[in-house]
Amino acid sequence: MLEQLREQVCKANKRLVTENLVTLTWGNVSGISEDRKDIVIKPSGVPYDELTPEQMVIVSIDGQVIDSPLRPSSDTPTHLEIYRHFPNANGIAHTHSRYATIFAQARRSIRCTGTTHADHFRGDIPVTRALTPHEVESGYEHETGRLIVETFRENQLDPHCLPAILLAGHAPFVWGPCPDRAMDNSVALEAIAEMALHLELLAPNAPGLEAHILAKHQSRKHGPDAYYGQTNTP
Ligand SMILES: O=C(CO)[C@@H](O)[C@H](O)COP(=O)(O)O
Repeated sequence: MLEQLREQVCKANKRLVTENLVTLTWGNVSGISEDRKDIVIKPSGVPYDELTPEQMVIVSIDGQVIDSPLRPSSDTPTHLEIYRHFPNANGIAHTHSRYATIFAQARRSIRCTGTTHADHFRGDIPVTRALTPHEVESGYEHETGRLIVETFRENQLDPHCLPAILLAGHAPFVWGPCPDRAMDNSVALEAIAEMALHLELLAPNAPGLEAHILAKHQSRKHGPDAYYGQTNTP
């Protein structure tokens, strides 16, 4: 079973390049086993074109590396914290995609002003506060994950309907029901971030998407389960 997850995670990491969401090795994707006891994540620093499923690193949910000669991504503690607290997250993608990273480093949330945004994310994409000096000292990656969970809890946000967050001064973390859908959501996030930045120039006072339209779009299925079996009857 973990071999199949290794294949999925390796394939999703390679999508970071084909979807143009990374520079160098500035990104990593992981997936979690069905029993949520282990995750599979990209090895740290390995170029994407060299990645093989066998190189994907297995890490237990309590952070122990299981049987791998390679170091797991430096962001592993952040991935683990999200898996521990967001039960709907079965795949996580961390990128430094240009436009989403611009918003993260500007400490700006991405307002929900359009239907394609709503199709993937119910509401504005939140941005965290910066980590405190104490948090950085006590464990940067661990505290980053805790900060993500804290931001959702304090703002009463639902990680199931809003599978993305911008880390202040850093970049986005995005998740989904599997690694490939986490990548779909990362692609969507980058597209809406690019549109949002241009909208700021064209219409800085553009209204947010109306709540009744937002709800309609959030209720629609999309992704493979939308195209096979169920029909979106008008
Ligand atoms: O966010 C960062 C660095 O700021 C990391 O995501 C690196 O860009 C990739 O680290 P590895 O996954 O190779 O350890």
